[in-house]
Amino acid sequence: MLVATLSKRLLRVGQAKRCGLSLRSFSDAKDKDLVLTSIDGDTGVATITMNQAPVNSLSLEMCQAITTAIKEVESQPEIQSLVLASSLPGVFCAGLDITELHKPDEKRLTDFWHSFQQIYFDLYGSRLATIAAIAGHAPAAGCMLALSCDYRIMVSGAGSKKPSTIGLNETKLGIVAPSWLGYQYIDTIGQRQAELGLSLGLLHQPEQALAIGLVDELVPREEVLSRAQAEAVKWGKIPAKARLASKMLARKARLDHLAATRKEDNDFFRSFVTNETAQKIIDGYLQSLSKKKS
Ligand SMILES: CCCC/C=C\CC(=O)SCCNC(=O)CCNC(=O)[C@H](O)C(C)(C)COP(=O)(O)OP(=O)(O)OC[C@H]1O[C@@H](n2cnc3c(N)ncnc32)[C@H](O)[C@@H]1OP(=O)(O)O
Repeated sequence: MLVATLSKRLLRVGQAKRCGLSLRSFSDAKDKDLVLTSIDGDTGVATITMNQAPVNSLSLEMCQAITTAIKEVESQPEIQSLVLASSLPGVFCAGLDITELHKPDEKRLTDFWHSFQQIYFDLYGSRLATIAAIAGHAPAAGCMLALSCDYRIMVSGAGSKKPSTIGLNETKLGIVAPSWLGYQYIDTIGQRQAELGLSLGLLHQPEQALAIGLVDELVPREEVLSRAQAEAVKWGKIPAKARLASKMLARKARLDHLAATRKEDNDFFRSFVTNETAQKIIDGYLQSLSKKKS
């Protein structure tokens, strides 16, 4: 039986049967290294752990793996809550894989954006209670993953020389967040903070992210995952239908809008990214990232 590595520790066959949970692979062979899924046999909380070194950037395959993992967890009716976490120390998710945007193949670029939109549908619209365990940087599309969850727990910056940051920094790179991501930001932190954050491409340190409501709680690094899992237990006990209906009060119109304009959104993204000016910016940004290392 193929089970993601973390599941072996957390859920043995006997436990799974007692809990009425089916123990099986949550990731097909192609995906299993990018995303690990586990279920706590005692609490029924699922944890999806992004596992794409070095920075969990969202490539086409990574987006697909995340969607596959969410759908497979959702297909288990006994599971009510999900934690989204990272296996990488210091990085939750570095956003879109910028190499996907650089000199792209048209077909792959279309599929890539489609798969990124799909995460929005699957995570933002999930029937599950979703908790983000943000133990590291979460810029741009990394922030979108966190925004798509119901509750965000971030590593505290106190005492850290290089605290983690979170936010939508697209404008700093010379690109623009899609409207549906912009509205996620506005809906979460309010119009004024979102305007400031989007216009200036701000990346917030944890204490500031907490102050503007971008995250809900800060805890020491070693507690992020366990605290998120405890929170997931709490959310999982709320009557599921009422909880989902409440979530949809806030989110359904946004989800429906993207569903109705999905193709136009994809067309716009492709024409924006393949534009010569955008390509120069993306090329320069990629170089700056690798220069930073050398
Ligand atoms: C067009 C509309 C789209 C709008 C929607 C979303 C836009 C996006 O998501 S764009 C992506 C925005 N992301 C960022 O700006 C983050 C960039 N990365 C970083 O700032 C740092 O890497 C980070 C703070 C996340 C982690 O820092 P370090 O731990 O110090 O790692 P390194 O910087 O040394 O990076 C290691 C390695 O990873 C490569 N890398 C980093 N980020 C990305 C990325 N987003 N895509 C692809 N590759 C990335 C980096 O170049 C290094 O590679 P090597 O030099 O080959 O080791």
